[in-house]
Amino acid sequence: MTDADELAEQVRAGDLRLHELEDHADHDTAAEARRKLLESETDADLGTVGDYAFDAELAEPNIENMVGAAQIPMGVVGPVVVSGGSAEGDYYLPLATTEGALLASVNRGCSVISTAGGADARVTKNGMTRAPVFRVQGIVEAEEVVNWVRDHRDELVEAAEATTNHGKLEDVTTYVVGDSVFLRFVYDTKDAMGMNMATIATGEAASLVEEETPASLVALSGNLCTDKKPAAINAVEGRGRSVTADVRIPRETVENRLHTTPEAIEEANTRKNLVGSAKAGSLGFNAHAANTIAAAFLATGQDAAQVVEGSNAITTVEARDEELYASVSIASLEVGTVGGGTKLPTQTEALDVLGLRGGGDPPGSNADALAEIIAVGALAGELSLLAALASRHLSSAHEELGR
Ligand SMILES: CC(C)(COP(=O)([O-])OP(=O)([O-])OC[C@H]1O[C@@H](n2cnc3c(N)ncnc32)[C@H](O)[C@@H]1OP(=O)([O-])[O-])[C@@H](O)C(=O)NCCC(=O)NCCSC(=O)C[C@@](C)(O)CC(=O)[O-]
Ligand SMILES: NC(=O)C1=CN([C@@H]2O[C@H](COP(=O)(O)OP(=O)(O)OC[C@H]3O[C@@H](n4cnc5c(N)ncnc54)[C@H](OP(=O)(O)O)[C@@H]3O)[C@@H](O)[C@H]2O)C=CC1
Repeated sequence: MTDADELAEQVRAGDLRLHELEDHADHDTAAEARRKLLESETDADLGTVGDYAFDAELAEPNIENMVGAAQIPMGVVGPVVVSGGSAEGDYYLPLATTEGALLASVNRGCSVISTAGGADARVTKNGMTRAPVFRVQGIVEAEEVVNWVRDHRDELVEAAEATTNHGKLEDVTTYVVGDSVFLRFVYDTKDAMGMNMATIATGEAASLVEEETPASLVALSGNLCTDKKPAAINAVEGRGRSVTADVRIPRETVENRLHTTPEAIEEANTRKNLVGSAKAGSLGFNAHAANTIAAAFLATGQDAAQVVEGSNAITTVEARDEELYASVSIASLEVGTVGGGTKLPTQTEALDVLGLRGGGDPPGSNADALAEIIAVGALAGELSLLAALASRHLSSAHEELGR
């Protein structure tokens, strides 16, 4: 009997809990024991799930009850020419997905952008948010809390920043609803996506608010942050990086490479991304920015649930005299090059392809560059899909490549 068999048996007998196995064996053996247990209790064969290429211990901060790895195909698009505030040069962008035709499409857009001389990109706003909710007796106490927060900004900064060497508290906005007070803390988290950092820092600041005011903390996240849910506040105010990429493409390139005209792409964008999205009550006035964002997130170790916020993007297109102008503005792109999943082996290698592993010099510049390159990738995807729709190639492309 192997160690893994014995551990699985002890779980079966009720002597050990499934999440305690790392206390009794190395991480790979613990994962193997869980697979054996699952295989014996279901009809599943987990041979492929168990065939992963990194030391399970490396994943300890990222997962509990590990059984193996979900392996998603990774491809690459580009090189695409980016002229950004932090990103500058020709970039290959790694993308992980299971949607056939997606990389072909983004790759086509990248190739068109590069033929046109490249895309410009800029991060226009940066701030990770956490918004605790406090209970008060009523509006009189609520006003007292709001006034205290306004008058004691320096003390809140001191409390919050005591927990981090990198994070900076930039702003606190107050919101009152009856006997609930929300404080929306905004941080510059430099190269970290920053959700742990902002949460830990806000915990300290919230304790100070409780000590000094009648407010009583109900929840450290009061949903006005807003993390991992569709919310207008992120689309309007931004969360993480607000980033825009744009490009001007000569008419000839549109006709030769995208098989349509600037006018047809503009009309598809207006009727679909603007009018259609408005009628649908959508927060995303784009075609499929989430496609490129999700695939880049999976490849580079971002938090996949935050693709929800990433989809808050507006695509604009204008047919000009002899060219097409196109832009994508992503209001809330939550990315980092340190922390979270970015430390895992395949994700680190993907960041190496971009030259963006770890902290930047100055701090924050690597995460800014990643945001700019992803925005250019999203712009490429928008151009290619809008062109495919305008030239009626969408279904044939997916018949050929996606199934
Ligand atoms: C499929 C294409 C690109 C063909 O487009 P094409 O112009 O016929 O292709 P081509 O063979 O002439 O090649 C042009 C370029 O495309 C790229 N390309 C072409 N093929 C490949 C390939 N196999 N692998 C990698 N790259 C490829 C490549 O860059 C190539 O240039 P080259 O490098 O040869 O000089 C085009 O028809 C297309 O982009 N269609 C749109 C497909 C698409 O965007 N799908 C996205 C998913 S749709 C979805 O999920 C969201 C949706 C639709 O529901 C959202 C909504 O509601 O709108
Ligand atoms: N806690 C929560 O509520 C939530 C957590 N998450 C998870 O949070 C994780 C991401 O949190 P995040 O805060 O980004 O990551 P980490 O918790 O890993 O924090 C980032 C770490 O990197 C250090 N660091 C080193 N160099 C830099 C640099 N150049 N810029 C910034 N930080 C640097 C920071 O040090 P120092 O602290 O000294 O500055 C800090 O220790 C993900 O796994 C995500 O899934 C997601 C949503 C909610």
